[in-house]
Amino acid sequence: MHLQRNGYRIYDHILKLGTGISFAGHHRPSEICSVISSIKRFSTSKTRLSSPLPAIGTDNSLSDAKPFSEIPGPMGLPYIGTMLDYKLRPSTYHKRLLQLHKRYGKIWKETIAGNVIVHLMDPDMIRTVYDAEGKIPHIPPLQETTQKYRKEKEMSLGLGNTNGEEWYRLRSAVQQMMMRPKSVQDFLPLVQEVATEFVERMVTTRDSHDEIPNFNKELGKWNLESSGAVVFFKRLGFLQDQEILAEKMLEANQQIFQLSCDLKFSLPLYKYISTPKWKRLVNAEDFFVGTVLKLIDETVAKVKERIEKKDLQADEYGFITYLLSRSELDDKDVAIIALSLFADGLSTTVPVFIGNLYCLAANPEVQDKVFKEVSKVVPKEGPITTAMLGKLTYLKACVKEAFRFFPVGTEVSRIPQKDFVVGGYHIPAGTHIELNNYVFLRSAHYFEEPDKFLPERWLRDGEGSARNVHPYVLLPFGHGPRMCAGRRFAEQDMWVLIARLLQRYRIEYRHGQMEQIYRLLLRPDKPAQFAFVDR
Ligand code: HEM
Repeated sequence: MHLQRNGYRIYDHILKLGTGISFAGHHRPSEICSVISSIKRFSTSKTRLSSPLPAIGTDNSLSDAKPFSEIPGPMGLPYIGTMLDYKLRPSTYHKRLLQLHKRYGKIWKETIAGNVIVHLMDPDMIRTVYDAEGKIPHIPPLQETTQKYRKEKEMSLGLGNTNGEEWYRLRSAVQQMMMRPKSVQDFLPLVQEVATEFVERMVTTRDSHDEIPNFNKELGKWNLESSGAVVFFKRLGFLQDQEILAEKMLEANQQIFQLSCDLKFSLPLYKYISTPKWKRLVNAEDFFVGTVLKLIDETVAKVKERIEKKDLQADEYGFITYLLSRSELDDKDVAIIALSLFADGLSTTVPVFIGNLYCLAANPEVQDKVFKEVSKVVPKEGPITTAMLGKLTYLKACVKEAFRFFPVGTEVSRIPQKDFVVGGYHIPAGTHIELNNYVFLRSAHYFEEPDKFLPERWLRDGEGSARNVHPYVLLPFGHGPRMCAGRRFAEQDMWVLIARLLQRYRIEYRHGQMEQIYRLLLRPDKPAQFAFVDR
């Protein structure tokens, strides 16, 4: 069944897997455009990426700038530089950033195993970098181990691990489908069906304290089932009879992250020889990627067959059909984009969602306000519509405010392609720069009452300080042409599930204060042991 076009052989490299996933019922998002019209529409329209912002903020000319070598920062040891700082305390990387911000200020640099990294800790400097990045910003790979794995398996590298024209080709092809709110809203019926089922299922999984054992895993299953419905246009059964497979995938995903984190903060031997950790990582990737590619192969084959037979309905397989309609994407690209939408939420949307639940539980008066808004807008029975989501302004402000307390990462990276000046220093082209928004998020300098959870600060007509917040302080999804490609999907997923949860339960957390630890990305430091009390 798997694809052969363009010499596509990824699956041959991967373990042969028998996933045993069944075709559950069919789901029909009412508004997905027909295959034929979508192929026409999308292949004739030129996708536009957001154009660069007007150039502002370059704070000096190159000739007046202080030399790069004068940027302050910790000295570190010969060759390994500051690597030991990370190696010894990898889970508190974010706290270290705060300390170094205090010590060195808004711009400083360090060397880790020969790589110089410049850290920017000022929103105006961050703006300068974004303004200068042009329409094809370069970044270091989002995850080096993933990039290496994909190269070895001759896979497409995917958006976050590629640069230049190759990145632009991929990004242009998915921009409309992934970033245009209307396109993402087409999948709302699928997303809300899974959310509703998940909330119902919680009634049976709760213990006598109204808590759900292993709720982290439960959320992982929800996330895979929800994105799976979008990508494969079928229910995977991860909340029903295919739970075991879902759990194996979650374990593999966790292993991949843990091992990638260990490898990132070690001497990069794995790049040259197959170390034991690298082998374990490859095994975990083989299992995860192999399982997903099999599903993708089956879905693509099915869509092609239905197109050939001319019996594909207008509202079926919207995501895959769209990708197949883009002539600039080959089958390897289609596979990697589908893999990304299916799996990326596990390490991003899920921990952020846990953070959101914690913020609601820790601030009952806010939870009450969100509940009242949801009750006014969304009926308990029947579907959630786009129009309803549009009215949940307080809920959305709440999700935004939760990013101050539970961001998914500490920084966004860029590699400028031209020399430029920031903070008065000359930055040569090709320098690895990190834009560390993390250090502002709880700063009294940028937020009134920074330690208070105040969604009101983001409401335009509220009494909070929304209009006074620097626009480059809170950018949880990054900014500019490389902004998170999954943003609209992630937001929709979270809004819908919060609404459905609050309709049914009051959320409590009885296990102390939840904070974050670092594992390449940030994640909650405690289990998501929430109590869901019937309303
Ligand atoms: C709450 C959840 C999420 C957060 C906070 C988040 C955050 C981010 C951030 C900060 C970036 C870097 C942006 C930049 O460099 O300017 C990024 C990139 C990216 N994200 Fe997400 N993300 C989330 C969920 C997702 C999901 C569900 C997907 C699945 C499609 C996804 C796919 C991507 C991709 C493909 C990139 C690379 C984009 C490119 O380089 O063109 N993200 N994300």
